[in-house]
Amino acid sequence: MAAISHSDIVKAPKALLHDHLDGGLRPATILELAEGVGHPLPADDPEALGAWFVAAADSGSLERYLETFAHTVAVMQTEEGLHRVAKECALDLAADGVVYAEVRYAPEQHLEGGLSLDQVVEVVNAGFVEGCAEAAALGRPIRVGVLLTAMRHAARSQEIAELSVRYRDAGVVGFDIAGAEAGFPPTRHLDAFEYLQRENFHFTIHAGEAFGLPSIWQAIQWCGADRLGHGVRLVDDITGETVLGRLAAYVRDKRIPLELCPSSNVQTGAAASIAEHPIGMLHDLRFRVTVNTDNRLMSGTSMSREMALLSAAFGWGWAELQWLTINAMKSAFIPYDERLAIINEVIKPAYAKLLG
Ligand SMILES: O=c1[nH]cnc2c1ncn2[C@H]1C[C@H](O)[C@@H](CO)O1
Ligand SMILES: [Zn+2]
Repeated sequence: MAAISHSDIVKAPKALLHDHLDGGLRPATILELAEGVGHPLPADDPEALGAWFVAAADSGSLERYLETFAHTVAVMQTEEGLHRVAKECALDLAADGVVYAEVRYAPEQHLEGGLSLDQVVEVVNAGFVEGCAEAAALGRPIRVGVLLTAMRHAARSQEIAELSVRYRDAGVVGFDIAGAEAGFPPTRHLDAFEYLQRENFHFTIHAGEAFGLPSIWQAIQWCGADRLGHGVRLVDDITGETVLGRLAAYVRDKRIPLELCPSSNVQTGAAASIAEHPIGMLHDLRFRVTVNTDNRLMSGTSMSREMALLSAAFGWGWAELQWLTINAMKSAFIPYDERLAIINEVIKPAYAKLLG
């Protein structure tokens, strides 16, 4: 079957579970905000700056990939910067046809301008509310839920977990840990995860991206993660593309969602290419696979672009794209009835037309 074009995919509804707020800024916005706060940048026009991010992130190492965030986090230290970035994020995702998105960021990285953790959360939420309202007025309705991330090398996860629960009825739908994986196992943050479980709250954990099975095993079996951020190295527990080890079988049997991010994985060296990305095998084995952007700026990508790349690489048509979209929506952290409403009232009717 011929690959589905990017422009057709833009028109189809999509659900996105793994997108970093500080990894999705518009280059033009970074330039304007950086000028306001006197932050020096490696390029001085939007096109060159966008290309710089992609090239610098194309490093083959998660640690070096993460260094590029210094330039986005630097312009997200004021209420003005945070509000604008969140608002534009909602607008950009909506323009790409995303109808449901969970966007994450680490509040602890946005305190250098004197804001408190609560102020950061409130201004980001306000930016999302405004962006969603504007998108709806443009005929592109989108729902955005926030995930608060704690940095795994730091020691603020309990505080961020409590912050997440405090704002659970005001836009925050889940919690996450991110940052360099090797040397920083999820169990360092066990107290935070146990607290969240006692609060009946939801969380995902970046695991199995730059480190392998022990990280995934800890995330699931020690920490109780609802989903796996990436989880791509789960393939280390699959032999000959068919035989599942105990951990891989557990993840598949329990329908634990994998937040796969193809372009990001190629950049950090977790996958050799899109065509060789384990998503093909994981799809064939019927894992609960979802497709995500991770960092739209650093990968020069969008949800539609990721899906178009997969359609071209694996010959996936509308049936597979619908499957991926419904998998994501089923795995979202908003209440079940609200997930079902988006599946039945938005996603299925649109794909029924596309499937003909
Ligand atoms: O793919 C990733 N793996 C681990 N950490 C990541 C990834 N993408 C972004 N981050 C980090 C850098 C950001 O500053 C932080 C919060 O969004 O999360
Ligand atoms: Zn990520």
